[in-house]
Amino acid sequence: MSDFRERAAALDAADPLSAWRQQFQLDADVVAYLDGNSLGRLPLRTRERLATFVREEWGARLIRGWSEGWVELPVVVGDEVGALLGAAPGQTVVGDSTSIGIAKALHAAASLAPGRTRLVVDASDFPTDRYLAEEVARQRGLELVVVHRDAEGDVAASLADVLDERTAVVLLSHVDYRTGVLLDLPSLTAQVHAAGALVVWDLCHSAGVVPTSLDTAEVDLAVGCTYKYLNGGPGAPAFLYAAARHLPHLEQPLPGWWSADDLFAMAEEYRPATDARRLLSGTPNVAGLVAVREGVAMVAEAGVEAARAKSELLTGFTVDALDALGERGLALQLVTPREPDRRGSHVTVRVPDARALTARLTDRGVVPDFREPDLLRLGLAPLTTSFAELHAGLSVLAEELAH
Ligand SMILES: Cc1ncc(COP(=O)(O)O)c(C=O)c1O
Ligand SMILES: Nc1c(O)cccc1C(=O)C[C@H](N)C(=O)O
Repeated sequence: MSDFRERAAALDAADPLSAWRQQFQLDADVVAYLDGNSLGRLPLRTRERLATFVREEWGARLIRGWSEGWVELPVVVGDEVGALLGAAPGQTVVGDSTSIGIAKALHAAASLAPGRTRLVVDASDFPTDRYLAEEVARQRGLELVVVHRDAEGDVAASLADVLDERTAVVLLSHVDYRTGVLLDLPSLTAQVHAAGALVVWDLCHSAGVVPTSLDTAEVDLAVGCTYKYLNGGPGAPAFLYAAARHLPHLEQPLPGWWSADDLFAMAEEYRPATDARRLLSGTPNVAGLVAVREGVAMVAEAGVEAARAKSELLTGFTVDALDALGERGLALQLVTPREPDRRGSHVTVRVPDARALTARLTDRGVVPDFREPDLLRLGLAPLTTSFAELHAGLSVLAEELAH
C-alpha cells in the first residue's frame, strides 16, 4: 500500500474540499471513519448551534419559540434540502423518519393512480422499503409485484417486464445500500411514466453526495435520510418531496393538525393544506430540524457537484487499492461497479468472515460496516473523509485480510 500513500498525499493536496474535515469533530481513537454513509460525523457548528438552541431558544423562549420560527422549520429546512436535490421551493418537508415518509409517499402515489392495482418493489431494496411496500399494498388491496436486478445491478429490464396499465406506483432506491449501484433516475422515472404510473425514489444513499434534479426529471415523490451525507445526527428527521403538480390532490395516510390548511384554527373538520405542509402530520422535532439545517448548509456551501467529484475520486482510490490487494492474493471480491458513474459513495467487498473482520477493524479504530451475510461496506463522505484517512483504513484492512 506504500505507493497508495503517495497517491493519497497528492490527492489530499489537490482536494478543494480538504478544509471541510476540520469543521467536524475528529477523535484520535478513530483512525478511519468509513461509515459516513450510515451516520455522518458531527459538525462542530452543529454542536455549538444545538447548545445555543437549548439554552437560548428552548430554555429562554419556551412556548414563544413556535411563533418565532419553529412552526415554519419543516418547510424552511425542507426547501433547503430540496435545493440540494434539484427541487424548487414549496415541495419538500423535513419531519418524520424515512420509513414514515416511504409509507406516506406510497399511499399518496397510490391515491394519485385510481383504478390501478399494482405496487412494484425491488427485491434487493432496503428492508424498510420492502416491508412498507408490502404493507401499503396489503392495506390498499394492491397486488405487490417484485422486480429483480440484472447482473449489472440494473432494474430497467425487469421493470420493462412488469410495467403496464395496471401499475400504480414503483418504489426504487437511487443508490443500493449494499452494492452501491447508482440507478439512472431520470431514465427510470421516464420508463415508469411511460406506463402511466408514478415513481417514489428513496434517496437515502444519494442525498448530498449525488447531484439529483427531481424537478427536471419530473419525479413524483421522493424520501430520504438526513443522518448520512447530510450529517444531521442519529435519528435526524427525514425529508419528503412531492412534486408541486401532485400536492394539491394527494391523500396521505396520517393527516394531522400539521397537515391541515390552518394549523392553529383547530377546525372541527380536517381540510388539508394545498402546499408542502400537506405532507406533515404532527409536531416535528425542533432540535432535530435545527441540527439538520446546519449539516445541509455545509453541503450547500461545499456544493453537491464538488462533493460528487471528490466522491468519485474516493471510491476510485478504494477500488484501485482493493484491486491491488486482490492481486496480492488476498481473498476479496468487489461488489460495487467499477465505472464511477454507476456507483454512489460507498464501496462494498465480499470477504470471508466479514462479521469477524469488521469487529477486528473496529477494534483497531477503523470503522466500516458489515452487511449480512459476507459484505464489508466502506462509506466515503466527501466533506469528512481524507485520502490519508482512507489510506490508513485500507492499510489496516490489508493487514487484517492477510492475518
Ligand atoms: C435505503 C434506505 N431506506 C431507509 C433507511 C432507513 O429508514 P429510517 O431512517 O426510517 O430507519 C435506510 C437506512 O437506514 C436506507 O438505507
Ligand atoms: N438508520 C440506522 C440505524 O438507526 C442504526 C444503524 C444503522 C442505520 C443505517 O442507517 C443503516 C443504513 N441505512 C444502511 O444502509 O445500512
